[in-house]
Amino acid sequence: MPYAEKGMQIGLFGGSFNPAHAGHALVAEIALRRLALDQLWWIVTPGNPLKSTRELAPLAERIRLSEKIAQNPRIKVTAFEASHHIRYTADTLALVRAKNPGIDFVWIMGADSLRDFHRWQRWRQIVMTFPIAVIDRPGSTLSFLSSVVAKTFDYARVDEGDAPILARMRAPAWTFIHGPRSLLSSTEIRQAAKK
Ligand SMILES: Nc1ncnc2c1ncn2[C@@H]1O[C@H](COP(=O)(O)OP(=O)(O)OP(=O)(O)O)[C@@H](O)[C@H]1O
Ligand SMILES: O=C(O)c1ccc[n+]([C@@H]2O[C@H](COP(=O)([O-])O)[C@@H](O)[C@H]2O)c1
Repeated sequence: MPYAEKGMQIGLFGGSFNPAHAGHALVAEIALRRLALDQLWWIVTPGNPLKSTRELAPLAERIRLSEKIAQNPRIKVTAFEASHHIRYTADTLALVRAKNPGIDFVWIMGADSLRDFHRWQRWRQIVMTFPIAVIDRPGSTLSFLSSVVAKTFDYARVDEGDAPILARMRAPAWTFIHGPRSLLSSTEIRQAAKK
């Protein structure tokens, strides 16, 4: 797990990154700026529990490409989930919280992730652990509103203008961040590579 100092605001950006692309880098840059983060931990998962591992590139390769794409020194590419033998986000957040007293974290994800978020293990616990920033993604700009999580935690939605202080808020708290969007997806990149 990367080193952090007390008082910092840190974003946690988990993903398969199979492969990493400029859309991920855009999300990371938007999060750093809009959430006033000191660091962003780019967490390469050993494997999304809801996705097939059939097309999953080896972890080392996904880390290598992530490091190439994530050029900002505030972005720390890490794969501590694998070394701690965990893959459920609820476990990741519990571990991060236990190891980092005095640091404020935000979970970051693209808007498409909201659609199936209620299928993640202990999803309510995730929402109750750290604030969440949802970054706009083409195709999910409005549809996210009908997601189970957005409806369940409608009362905890925070104005986008308060994004710089989201990390310091007590969970549950989440916001939707609009901004420049990227059409890129790892699926399309993998498909193009097969042709
Ligand atoms: N173009 C994008 N715009 C906004 N968010 C994105 C974009 N691409 C990925 N994300 C977000 O980044 C995180 C990691 O995504 P992931 O590694 O699964 O990439 P992906 O392109 O969605 O991959 P795949 O097509 O294999 O599902 C997720 O929270 C996802 O919502
Ligand atoms: O904990 C879960 O049940 C869970 C289910 C689906 C996705 N996740 C996490 O969500 C993040 C984004 O995954 P992905 O595959 O969409 O890039 C990554 O950190 C995954 O570990 C977590």
